[in-house]
Amino acid sequence: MMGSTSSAPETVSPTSSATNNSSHYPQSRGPRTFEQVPNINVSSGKAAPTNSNQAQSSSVNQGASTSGKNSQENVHVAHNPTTYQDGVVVFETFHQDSGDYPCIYLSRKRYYVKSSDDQVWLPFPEDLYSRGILTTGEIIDDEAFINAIQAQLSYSPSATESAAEPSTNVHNGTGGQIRHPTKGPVYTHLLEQSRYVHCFFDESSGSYVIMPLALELLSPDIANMVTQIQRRVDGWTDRNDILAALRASNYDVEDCIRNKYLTAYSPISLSSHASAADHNLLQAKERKIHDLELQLTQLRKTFESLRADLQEAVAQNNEMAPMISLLEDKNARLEVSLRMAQAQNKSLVQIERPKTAAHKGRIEAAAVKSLAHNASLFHESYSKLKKTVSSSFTDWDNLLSSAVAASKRLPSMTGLVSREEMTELKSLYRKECLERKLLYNKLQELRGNIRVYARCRRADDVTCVLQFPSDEEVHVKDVRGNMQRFRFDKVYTPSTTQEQVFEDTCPIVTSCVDGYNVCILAYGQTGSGKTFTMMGPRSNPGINIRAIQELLRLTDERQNMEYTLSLSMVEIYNEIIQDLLTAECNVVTAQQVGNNVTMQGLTTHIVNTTEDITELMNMGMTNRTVASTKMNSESSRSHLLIVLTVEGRDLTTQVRTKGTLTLVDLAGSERVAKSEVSGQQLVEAVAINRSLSALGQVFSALGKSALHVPFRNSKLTQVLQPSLSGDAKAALFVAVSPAELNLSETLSTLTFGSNAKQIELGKPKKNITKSK
Ligand SMILES: Nc1ncnc2c1ncn2[C@@H]1O[C@H](COP(=O)(O)OP(=O)(O)OP(=O)(O)O)[C@@H](O)[C@H]1O
Repeated sequence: MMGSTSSAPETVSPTSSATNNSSHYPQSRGPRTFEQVPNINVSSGKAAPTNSNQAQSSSVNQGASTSGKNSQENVHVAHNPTTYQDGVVVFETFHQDSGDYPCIYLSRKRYYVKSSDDQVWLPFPEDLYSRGILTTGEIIDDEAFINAIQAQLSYSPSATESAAEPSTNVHNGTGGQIRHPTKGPVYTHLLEQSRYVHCFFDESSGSYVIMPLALELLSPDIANMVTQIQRRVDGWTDRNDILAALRASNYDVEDCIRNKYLTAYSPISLSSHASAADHNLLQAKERKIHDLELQLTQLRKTFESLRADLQEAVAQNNEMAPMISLLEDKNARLEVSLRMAQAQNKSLVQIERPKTAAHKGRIEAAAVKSLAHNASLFHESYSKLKKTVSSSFTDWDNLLSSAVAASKRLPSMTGLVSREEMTELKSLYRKECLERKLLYNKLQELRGNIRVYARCRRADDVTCVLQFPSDEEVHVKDVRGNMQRFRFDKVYTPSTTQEQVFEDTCPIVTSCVDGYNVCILAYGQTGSGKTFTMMGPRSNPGINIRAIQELLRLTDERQNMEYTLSLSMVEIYNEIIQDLLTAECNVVTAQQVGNNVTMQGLTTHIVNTTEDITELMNMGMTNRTVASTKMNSESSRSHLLIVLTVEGRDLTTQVRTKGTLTLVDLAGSERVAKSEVSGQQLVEAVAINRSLSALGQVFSALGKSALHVPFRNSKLTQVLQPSLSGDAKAALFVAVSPAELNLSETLSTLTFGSNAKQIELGKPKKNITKSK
């Protein structure tokens, strides 16, 4: 059933804390961190306050715990309200016949939200206690969390009325007061969404509004930061420019200066929308850096090994020095021995007088022989010594010369990478890392954004006035001849096929199998191709059929899961919701239960095969035509919603998931003035205009992260609330015509899409529960 999902959000808002249905409550939840401190936002909290029946069935408990979390819902009698000690914040719900109010008890005071439309926290009136009962939700004693809640209560205008003096600098310098040029003194606050957003509280709209640069510079804290950066970065004088950079750095002065340095002194800009050429250039540079780094590592290795060799040679030389002197010493001693032997020989010749000439000849021969032997021994030893010494010197010389040659070679090799080039490459590398980080963060942020695709329909008989410079851009000249440029997540030209369109949407669509709420909308003027994109002809189906077929295939494929798919189909015509899967097109009422919307009396049909879907869709489309004929209207003047609910159960873990896929073919968006209609057609056109403008206001409020999102301004937005609130994934197709005749509608449609692209829905959440 559309919008009846009661999910368990990861971040807890005051309303959700007090009212989670225990059967859908996650089994384990991590500790609450400061980042999870909720904005006190009645309408954006996902879980609905429990109705009085649920509250009545809870157990009565007067003595609620006052520390830590209490996931049990306790009921206490309202005219004797429980009080709590200081240092805790208690989320409660006040149940009475006319509806439920979310309440907060903090510092011995109780606040409540009377109307979720105006989001104002009011002091709880004494006389109200006797008219209902209070149930206690979570009790938190985390100091940072309590301070954040206190700060937000301080900013609630009615809550501040009862406070003595409004604080001018709350939340460690993140809030303050400035004098708005037209609105007078306004309170400002640095709201933390996925990053800090500096806002002021606009009493006329009752919401926080993002501050323009000029206004933000009036805040003394911000002005101080800007002056600090101005002083530290030479030549950076444009204060608006500095503030813009400061915002991009999430108000981190050091980060801002670092990013400025990198962008100003680096040849490549840090644009997160780098073109394909920039991307290729970056990749080529990255490869070059990688190669050069490898070369450098190799060179360092060679140098280190040569240096080691050189050190070894020097050490060997030092070791050899004593050996050489030893050998020289030995040599000297041998020479002395030789000389002594020669003298001895001489004296022997003189002493041993030969008796005969033959005797003299023998003595002389023996002496010569001994001398010759000694001399040859000496020569042998001398030449050995010489060889050793000279080979040592040769080794040492070789080592030395190779070390010298290597050290000569080194500068020529490192010259491959000049010092400047190296510095540039290093800075490029660092910047590239930073850019990758920025892109990654961007991607993370984008995950929570609504995806917007533009599609230009095919029309062979007209000249296309749109230009498609890339698959993310579309350019079109306005009536004054000025080129208007629009950027989307993807732009589809007239030649794009239905398969290609579905390819990009498929991952979002299929995530509903994992428990996400997914919504796909088609917006554009009549005849621009919305129905072609969503439903498509039988022979060439669009997203609706392809998506449901894909979901059937996926659910069939998962062996360990048991899935049930059910389908509903409604149309909203002149603010009346009709069930297209009943023969009489029964009127259905949208009922607000807290922050959820359910459609009372809507039929849902289980689907198992493609044939089931085709049959139901045909039935719905036939009923739509019959209904529109009865009312004498055209079916294209109503909004068509197909809601597919996918409920899964893991057969092993018993974890249950529930996701919904809402496929919306909106009525034509052309303006009343242009269509020049009257009578019933005028009533239709006014209803369409009203609901589409309500959709635009919802997008705009979501884009500004306003505390109040006006979902209740039309049936369409009311029914779509669960699909566009915090935990959903959404894609918007803006359909345009290529013809010059439709230029102004085309521009207005593309602008609508551009505005929707600013929206952050927050990180999508799965709807998972565990069976007992
Ligand atoms: N991309 C396309 N390729 C071929 N034909 C297309 C394409 N887009 C639309 N058409 C054709 O243009 C005509 C009008 O398209 P379609 O009915 O989808 O417009 P629409 O925006 O849904 O209009 P309405 O608001 O009246 O329902 C149809 O005949 C459709 O088949």
